[in-house]
Amino acid sequence: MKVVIVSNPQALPVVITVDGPSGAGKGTVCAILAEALGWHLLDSGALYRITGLASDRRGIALDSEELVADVAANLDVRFIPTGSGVQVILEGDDVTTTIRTEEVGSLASQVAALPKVREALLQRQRDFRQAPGLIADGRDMGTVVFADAQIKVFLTASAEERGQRRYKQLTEKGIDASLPALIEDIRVRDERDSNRAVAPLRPASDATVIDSTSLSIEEVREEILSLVRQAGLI
Ligand SMILES: Nc1ncnc2c1ncn2[C@@H]1O[C@H](COP(=O)(O)OP(=O)(O)O)[C@@H](O)[C@H]1O
Ligand SMILES: Nc1ccn([C@@H]2O[C@H](COP(=O)(O)OP(=O)(O)O)[C@@H](O)[C@H]2O)c(=O)n1
Repeated sequence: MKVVIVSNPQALPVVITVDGPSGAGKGTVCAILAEALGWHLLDSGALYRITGLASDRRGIALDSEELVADVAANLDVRFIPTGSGVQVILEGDDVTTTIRTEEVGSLASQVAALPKVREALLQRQRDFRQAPGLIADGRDMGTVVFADAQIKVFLTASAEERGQRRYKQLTEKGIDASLPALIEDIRVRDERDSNRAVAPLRPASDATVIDSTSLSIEEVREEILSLVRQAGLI
């Protein structure tokens, strides 16, 4: 008898992907959804931020693809859940606040353009797909990393609104920021992310696009939860 093994993506735990540009609200809504559903959360941007920071601290030029990919493949990082979020420890040093600066966002975007760096981080991201489900936040979650995801969202907002949100977020955390410089940094980063050769920032063909410019965080959460209900996943 001939046995045919058919791969069945449905057998894998469910994934909701949320991709989009900086400041669209991905991290915020993903954390709320993960909490509400009791699912796992992948902040893929943190991996690129940590890789950028670790490479920079070692004095590695950010276009040295092999060296940066080696850093990405061997990251000595720990994510420690706390009452108010996740603490990030890189090589014994608490970098929770440092990795959220726009400066590190720019380092992240530079190393993220290198194909071997993306390859080095691929399996690490896929390993987050555990029962009962995963909410994945990033740029290529629905197009590359979890191309078979059951629900894909592309969350966006106007550049002006995203700059304002980021400014408020950073200053509230006590991180120095200038609004015009921030808007320019975000513009440069979005352009680099959208135009790179590998895994560029773009909606998956089967993604639902949500423009959050004039939506509250609660309204965005409800729109995504209604997609989850329509798909019969909850
Ligand atoms: N719909 C929204 N309306 C107003 N502020 C928002 C909204 N969504 C997110 N924010 C705020 O904008 C800032 C950036 O959101 P964040 O989730 O970090 O974006 P991203 O992960 O897409 O870069 C945060 O301070 C967050 O509280
Ligand atoms: N899946 C991902 C996630 C982030 N990134 C890169 O990492 C940078 C930082 O991502 P992030 O999600 O932490 O950034 P914000 O949206 O929070 O500003 C992005 O500008 C991208 O260049 C990526 O290339 N692919």
